[in-house]
Amino acid sequence: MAVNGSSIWKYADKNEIGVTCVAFSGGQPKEGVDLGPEYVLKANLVEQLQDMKYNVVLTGGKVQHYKEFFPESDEPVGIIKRPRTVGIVNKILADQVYEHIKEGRLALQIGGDHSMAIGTISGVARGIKERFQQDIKVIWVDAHADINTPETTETGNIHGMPVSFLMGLVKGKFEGLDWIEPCLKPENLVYIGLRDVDKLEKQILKENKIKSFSMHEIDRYGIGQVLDMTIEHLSKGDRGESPIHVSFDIDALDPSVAGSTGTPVRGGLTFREGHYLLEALHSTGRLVALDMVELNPAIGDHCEDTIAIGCSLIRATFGESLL
Ligand SMILES: NC(=[NH2+])NCCC[C@H](N)C(=O)O
Ligand SMILES: [Mn+2]
Ligand SMILES: [Mn+2]
Repeated sequence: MAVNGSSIWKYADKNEIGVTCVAFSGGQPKEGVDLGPEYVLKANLVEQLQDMKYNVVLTGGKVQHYKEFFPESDEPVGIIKRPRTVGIVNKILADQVYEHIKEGRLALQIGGDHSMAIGTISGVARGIKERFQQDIKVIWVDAHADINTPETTETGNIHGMPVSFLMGLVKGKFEGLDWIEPCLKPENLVYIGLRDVDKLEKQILKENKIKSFSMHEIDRYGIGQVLDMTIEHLSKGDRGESPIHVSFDIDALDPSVAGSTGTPVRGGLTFREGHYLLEALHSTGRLVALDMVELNPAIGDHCEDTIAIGCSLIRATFGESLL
């Protein structure tokens, strides 16, 4: 547990964040999402975190493109696009994130498309298992469930499938992605913000009894209660202390708030709902990692707004307070 007296973090040894900039777009077809991390760095995120008294360790000292690891050719398998590229990038990414957790740091990953959660959650889960003998719990904040399997996907885009790979719902070994060890139990996942879930995904959510708060529940209970219920669900049998990884897809927010993203869906979280969620999670001290993904500066006329919101959501997670 935390040795730094002033720090509230239960799972970090120090006020240090390992930041991995994942300039990767292979899990979906739109160009530009690989530019997300570069824009976030240009908006001075590192300086902002340093101002909050964090030591920042940037993976590889720069934005990661992983191009040297891309396979020479990557024909679709059935309708699944770029499985070997997505697979190898995530394998490297898992090792990079694991290294930060092993060093007692908090882990922040900036994307990049959401297929990268395969690597980030695999790496965090491995590190947390090793250091604390605990399973990782995940809060997936998203308009989408990203739990299609290679059998259920309508698009073949792997950014719509990371959860099924992490949960071991994919039958047999899938070429390029066969290194993945299931590390996420259905009872350890909570969704917040859902509003565009494919028909067969709904079936998967039901079959696996996955706790999900769609926009309907947020309307009904308010974000405050939804967060309380989320924490309660993720605290069963562990005295409210187990480690939490947040995977935040910027499209969870309403497109009028953060429009520079590849698969926007109207009716999303407000600016404050998004921030409240992360502020409240910070105050638990249980966070170990945050993914901030699907920022696509090439989409929309005001990408600087979306980038700035990505930065302020990250600061909220790491403890920026309003007073
Ligand atoms: N990470 C995302 N933005 N995912 C969108 C997924 C959309 C759709 N459900 C699909 O499987 O392709
Ligand atoms: Mn999404
Ligand atoms: Mn997503």
